[in-house]
Amino acid sequence: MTAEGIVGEYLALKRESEADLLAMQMGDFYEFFHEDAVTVGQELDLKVSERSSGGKTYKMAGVPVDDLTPYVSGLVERGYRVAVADQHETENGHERSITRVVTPGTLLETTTEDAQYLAAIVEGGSEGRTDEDEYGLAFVDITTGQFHVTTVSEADSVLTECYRFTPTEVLPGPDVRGNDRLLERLHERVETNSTLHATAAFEPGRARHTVREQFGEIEASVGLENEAAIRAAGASLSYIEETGMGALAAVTRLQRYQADDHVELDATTQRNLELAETMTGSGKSLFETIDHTVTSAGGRLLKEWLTRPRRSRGELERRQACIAALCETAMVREELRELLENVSDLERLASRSVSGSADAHDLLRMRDTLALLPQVGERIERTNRLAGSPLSDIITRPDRTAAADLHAALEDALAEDPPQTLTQGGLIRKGFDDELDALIEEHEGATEWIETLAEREQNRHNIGRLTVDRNKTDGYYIQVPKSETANVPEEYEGIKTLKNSQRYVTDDLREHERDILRLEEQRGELEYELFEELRTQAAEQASLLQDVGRALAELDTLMGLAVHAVRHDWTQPTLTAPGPIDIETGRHPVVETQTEFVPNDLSMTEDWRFLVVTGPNMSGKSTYMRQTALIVLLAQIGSFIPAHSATIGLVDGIYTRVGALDELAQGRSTFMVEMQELSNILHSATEDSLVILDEVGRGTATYDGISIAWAATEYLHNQIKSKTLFATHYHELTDLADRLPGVHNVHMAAEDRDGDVTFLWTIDDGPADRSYGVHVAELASVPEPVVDRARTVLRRLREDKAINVRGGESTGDDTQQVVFDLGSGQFRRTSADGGDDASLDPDKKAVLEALEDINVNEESPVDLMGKVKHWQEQLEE
Ligand SMILES: Nc1ncnc2c1ncn2[C@@H]1O[C@H](COP(=O)(O)OP(=O)(O)OP(=O)(O)O)[C@@H](O)[C@H]1O
Repeated sequence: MTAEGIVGEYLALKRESEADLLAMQMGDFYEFFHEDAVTVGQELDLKVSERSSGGKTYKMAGVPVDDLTPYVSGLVERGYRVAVADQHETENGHERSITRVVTPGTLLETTTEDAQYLAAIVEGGSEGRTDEDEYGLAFVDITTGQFHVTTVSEADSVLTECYRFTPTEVLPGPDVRGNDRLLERLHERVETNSTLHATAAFEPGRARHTVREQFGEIEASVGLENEAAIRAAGASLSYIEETGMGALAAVTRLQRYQADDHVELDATTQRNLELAETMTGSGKSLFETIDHTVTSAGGRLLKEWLTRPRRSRGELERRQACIAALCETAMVREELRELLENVSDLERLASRSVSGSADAHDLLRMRDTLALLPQVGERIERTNRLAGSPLSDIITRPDRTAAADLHAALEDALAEDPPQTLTQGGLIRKGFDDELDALIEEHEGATEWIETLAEREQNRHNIGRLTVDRNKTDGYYIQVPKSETANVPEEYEGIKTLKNSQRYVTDDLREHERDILRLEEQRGELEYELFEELRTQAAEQASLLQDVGRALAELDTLMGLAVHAVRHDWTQPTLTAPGPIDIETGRHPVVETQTEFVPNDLSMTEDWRFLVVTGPNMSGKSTYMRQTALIVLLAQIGSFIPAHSATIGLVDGIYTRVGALDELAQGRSTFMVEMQELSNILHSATEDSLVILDEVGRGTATYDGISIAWAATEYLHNQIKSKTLFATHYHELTDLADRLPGVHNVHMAAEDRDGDVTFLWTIDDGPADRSYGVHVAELASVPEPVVDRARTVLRRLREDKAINVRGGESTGDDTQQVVFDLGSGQFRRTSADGGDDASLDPDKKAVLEALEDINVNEESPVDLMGKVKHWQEQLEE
């Protein structure tokens, strides 16, 4: 075929594949042409050459056939969908066709240890029902076989769940494709690729059929009855079938979950709390700080726990009991950790077996890991403290007999040191298969004849430096240095003359070579066949392998948490039904590892449910609030916590509103983002939630900011009743503590000695008395004249404000504070003890108070009229 013809074929296949890039096999190479060659060259530093043919030039880049996998993985991990066209021999030569399309969500040969989820998002439940939002979500990781399906009722929850799973590829259902707002927000939050999978795959009947094919009767086996969920599940499975290279069978079970199994952590909160990564990219995330796992599956599970904290007390107490037992058994724990260091990723090995990509080394790793299971079990079982804990359930959960059988099968069959390739033999142990043994014996006999040939010939013909060797072009040959060719016998047939030597073959050598080649081929084929049987046997046990992998991962994660607890003196919190949160000397889990940390207490009850946190800049307000959120979160993954002791009333959600650093970079108004986040919290939080607000309202004009902060506080306190920590520089807000029973002021203490401020990092009751912003400017080495001038301006401003509010005359009463009153939209005076303006007529005050206390919804119209009449009389008096 001409070069032009080849490029034409390439372009046609590329169109057919609908992929971003195409690798087309041409003999021993896979080639990329035109722009694809340029892209691959740039992304993977591959050499791009320019060829010309028929007056046209074209670019091409190629990789050897055996090296394709890492290149495809590299491209797919950069977000490309890569099609592969293989070459097949036919009667008239060869032809090429697309054999697979590798996509970010279905890449098996991933190079990272992280989970790799493909998500399908479907909107709407029953057909034609558009009145109400409902979304079906499916998340599937073919590298581990994990498959989670749920339904949620709001777009925000779609984002929350997507943020938990951070899918690398998303299949928006036909009804979601037009929802630009949702998709836009999704892409803002998660670095993912959207793929338009066939609309038909999302149809209810078709999707139901796909799910049934995979798992049997849906309702009975997986309890999946919601149509949106079935459509998402079916579509994702069909996509994997199309692109996942046979890995579909690794999806052995479907885990249906309810969004309320987990603590609600909206996307912003997951980021703000820096669970798996930090907001700025520097410093340490919570995961990095507490991760002491020794296996990749253990690390993955810890990440999963952190992003999906639980609400079930039973499950959390079970994990706590395991950690407690592991904390007390240091010796065995270290032994176990040493054992686990040799554990391979069984979930991944199961997927590779299922898809047929596992090689002999993969099966050896599988064998060695399975061998560790009884050892791990034995150590747990012989240690009373561990055997009496729920750890014994974890280790008995997988079918240990089946695991031992699979181990024995692998042990019997696999050779100890197999080659990297699967076609050259050397994979299977002697004694496993009679036919193979006979072949091996014959093969060994033939090779031995050749191996000893040189010695025999040297002696026979007295040629001291005669050697026998083999290469690709000449096959086996005898080589004699030119200085000794005089002794070469007649039966030697010369085949090549080199500079200093001569090569020969003999009839005998040819015959043995033929034998060896035949035997090698037969042996290679038979061994490959036997290996495939073994791999199929492993693939059939995918769900067992996943169970064992999961059990070892859980053990690893729990041990990691125990290690951290012991090293950092963490304690087991008492978990209760939603209610008070009491933390004695709590610390920030990340900051405490980086600096000398001053611990702080926290107590929140129904009557003490809203804390307004004030204090100078840099005094530790944010740290205090975040540490509270993180302690509650850690408690809800079942971990011990950085505190002397604590009682945690379990929460249903943790919501935070703190700085919006990265949105700024995306060019959106910070204030708009701030308000969207606030709005989400006010819509989603409940009485059982924990809400952290850091400086809400700061992004706009002061009075607007104060008004919003004030109104949000009232709403959270009165309507939602969540436990809330609110840090603010608006000292006006501290006045709310006097008006709302659940609101209390606390502040970060600082000592001011003649203008020299020292932060104490301790939390005290009551509001802070002043802001130390100018001091922080001084700390940051702002030039002295600016700092001095700022002090003067600040003093003047304070005075001016006081004068304005006082209507130009000083009352000379220092016990009065000036606060902003949202009711009137004006500043007003209060006495420092928090009472309202003392000058207000007591009768009027009584009317105002009665008016404030009244709940219009609970009073009958007649009673209301009576009360209004009574107030009028009171005011007239
Ligand atoms: N309890 C503590 N013990 C020791 N160091 C602390 C403590 N709390 C905070 N810090 C340190 O103080 C620094 C400032 O804390 P943080 O950011 O929480 O202050 P802030 O009051 O929220 O500041 P701003 O009002 O400017 O946002 C942190 O970098 C942290 O290292």
